[in-house]
Amino acid sequence: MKQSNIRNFSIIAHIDHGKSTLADRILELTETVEMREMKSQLLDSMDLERERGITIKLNAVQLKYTAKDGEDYIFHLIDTPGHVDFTYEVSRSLAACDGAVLVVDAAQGIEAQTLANVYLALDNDLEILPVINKIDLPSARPDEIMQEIEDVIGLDASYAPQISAKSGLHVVDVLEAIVKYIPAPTGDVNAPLKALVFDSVYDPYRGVLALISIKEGSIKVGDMIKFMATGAEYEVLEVGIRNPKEVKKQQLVTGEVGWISAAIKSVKDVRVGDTITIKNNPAAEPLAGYRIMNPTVYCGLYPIDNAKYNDMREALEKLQLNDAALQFEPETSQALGFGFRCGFLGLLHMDVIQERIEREYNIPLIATAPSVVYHAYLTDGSMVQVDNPSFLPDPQKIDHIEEPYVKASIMVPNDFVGPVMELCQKKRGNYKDMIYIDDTRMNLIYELPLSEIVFDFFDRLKSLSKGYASFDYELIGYQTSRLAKMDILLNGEIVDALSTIVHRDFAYNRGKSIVEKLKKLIPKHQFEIPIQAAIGGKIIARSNIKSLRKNVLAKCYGGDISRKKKLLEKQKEGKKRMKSVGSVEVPQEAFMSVLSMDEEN
Ligand SMILES: Nc1nc2c(ncn2[C@@H]2O[C@H](COP(=O)(O)OP(=O)(O)OP(=O)(O)O)[C@@H](O)[C@H]2O)c(=O)[nH]1
Repeated sequence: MKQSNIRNFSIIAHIDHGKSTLADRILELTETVEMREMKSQLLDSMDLERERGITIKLNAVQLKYTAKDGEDYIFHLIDTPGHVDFTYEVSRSLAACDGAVLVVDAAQGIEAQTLANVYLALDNDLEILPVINKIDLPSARPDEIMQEIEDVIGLDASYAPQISAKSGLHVVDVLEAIVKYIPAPTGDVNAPLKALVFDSVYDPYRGVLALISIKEGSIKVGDMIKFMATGAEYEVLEVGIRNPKEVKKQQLVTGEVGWISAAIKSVKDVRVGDTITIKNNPAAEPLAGYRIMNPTVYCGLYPIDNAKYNDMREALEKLQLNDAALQFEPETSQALGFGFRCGFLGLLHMDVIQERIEREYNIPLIATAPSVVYHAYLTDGSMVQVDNPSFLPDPQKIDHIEEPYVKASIMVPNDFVGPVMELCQKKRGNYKDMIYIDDTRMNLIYELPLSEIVFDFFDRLKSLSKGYASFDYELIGYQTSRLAKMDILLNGEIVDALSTIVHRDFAYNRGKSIVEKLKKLIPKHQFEIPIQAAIGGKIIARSNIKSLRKNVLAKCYGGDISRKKKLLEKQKEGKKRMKSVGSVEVPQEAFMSVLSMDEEN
C-alpha cells in the first residue's frame, strides 16, 4: 500500500456523543467485521467497559476502504478513552494519528470534553474533521451546532457530515471526508526507526504487546529494539496489525499502526508515549511529548478476609502488568489490618480497579476514602509527600501544607450559572473567567483544590444542573492551604482508616457531618459507642450510637434449631461487608462516608 493512501485517525468526542457507535458503523461499512460477529461496541473489549458504557483501554484497528475515487485506502482507527481520568492516554493516542474525527451530538452541542479533546488534537497538530451525530433525534439542531463549532472552536464546519451513527445514515460521508481531509502520514521510510508507543496490552503467553504507530523507518521480526525513555532492549519476536483480529506480518513500515511482541515481562518497560528505535541504527532523538504519569488519587484497599492478603497482592501485580498507571505498596492499618496503598489516575480508575479485584479475583474489599497527595513542609525545611492522611507528620513539626490545584472548565446553560458558581465557591474555588459560548451557555473557569473535586463534585454538578453542565480539568500545581488532619474516634480509639485532611474553615461542619453519617451507618452493638471527630486532640464533634436492647435469638423459643440457624445465617450475610475495628463492627460504607458531604456547609 502506498503511504499516500494511508489514513491514521482517532474519533474524539464528549462522553456519550456516539464515538463507539460511529466506530461500530465504520467497521461494518468497511466490512472489517462480518455482521454476525458484530457485537455492539466491539472496540470496547473489557466486560466492565461494556457494562459501564465507557471506553477505557485504547484499541487500534486496520480497515480497508475503497473510496468513490476508485482507490483503495488503509485506515487505522484508534479508539480513545473518553473520560477525564485518561487524558494522557487520549493525548498519546492522538499523537499516533494525523487527524481526528470530532463527533458532536446534534442535540447537546459542544461540551467541556469536546473542547478539551479539540485542544489535545490541536496540540498534536492534527487535522480535525467535525461530524454532527444523532441527527435522527427529534431535538437535533444540526445547523445551529454547525454554527457553534465555527464560533466556539473556529473550525470550518460547512463540510461536516451530518449523520446518525445509530441508523448508519450518511456514515459513508464520514469515510469519504476522511480520505479527502485527513492527510496521509509524512514520515521517511528510509530514516532510522521512530515508533510511538501509544498503548500496551498484556498477553499471558507472549508478555506485553506494545501498540505502536510507525512515524519513520520500519520494524521487522528479529530486530533488536530499544525503548528510548526506559532504555529497555528486546529482540522483536512478532509484529502485526489488528483488523480487529490479530494478523501477523513480517514488518511494519512508516504510516502503519500495529503491535509488536518481544517477550516483555512488565508493562513498566513499555511506557505509553515512549519511542522505539533500532539498537544499532538509532534515531537521533525520540518523538516529543513523553512524560511519566503519576497517580493523582490514593486509597487503601484491604481484603475483608485477612487470609486473602497474598491473593490480593497477586491480583494487583497482574493488574499492574496491564496498567502502568496503577501503583501499590503494602500498608498496615490498625483498624483494617494488612492491605495496600494504591495510586490511581482518578476516581473512575480507582473504581474500575476495585471492581476488577472483586469480580475477576473474587476478593471482597474494604476501600478507604481516596486522598490526593499533599506536600507537608516541615519546620526543618524538608518536605514530605503525604498520600495517606494518617501519616501526616505531627502538627508541631509542620510549617505549612500545600495541596494540588486544578484549572476547571465548566460549561453550563445560563440558567444554572448561579448554582454552579455557588458550588465552586463552596468547594473553595477561585473564580478566574467566564466565557460566553452562545446566547444560552457559558464556560466558567475556576481554580479548585483537587481534593474537593475528586470526591462528589462531578455528581453535585450534574444534579444541580439537571445533567446539563459538563466539566473538564487539568492539574496546575500546588498551593498553600490551611489544612489539618481530622481523626475519627470510635469507642475512644482513633480509627486510622477514617482520618482525613480537611480545610480548617470547613473542619467543624465536616466533622459534624461525618459523625452523623457514621451514627446512621454503624449498626447498634450490645454496648453504647461514642463517635468523635478530633483535630490535634481537640474534639470538634461527637455523637453516640445507643446500645442494642433486643437479642435476635431471644425470639426463638425452645429448641427450634433451624430457625435459629436461619437467623444466624442472615446475620452473617449482613456482616459480610463489615470489618471489626477494636470491638466495633464497621460496614464498608462507613469508610466512604467521609466522601459525600451533602449536609455540609
Ligand atoms: N439517537 C441516536 N442515538 C445515538 C446515536 N449515536 C449514538 N447514540 C447513542 O448514544 C449513546 C452513547 O453512544 P456511544 O457510542 O456509547 O458514545 P461514546 O461517545 O462512545 O461514549 P464513551 O465511549 O463512553 O465516550 C448510546 O446509547 C448510543 O446508542 C445516533 O446517531 N442517534
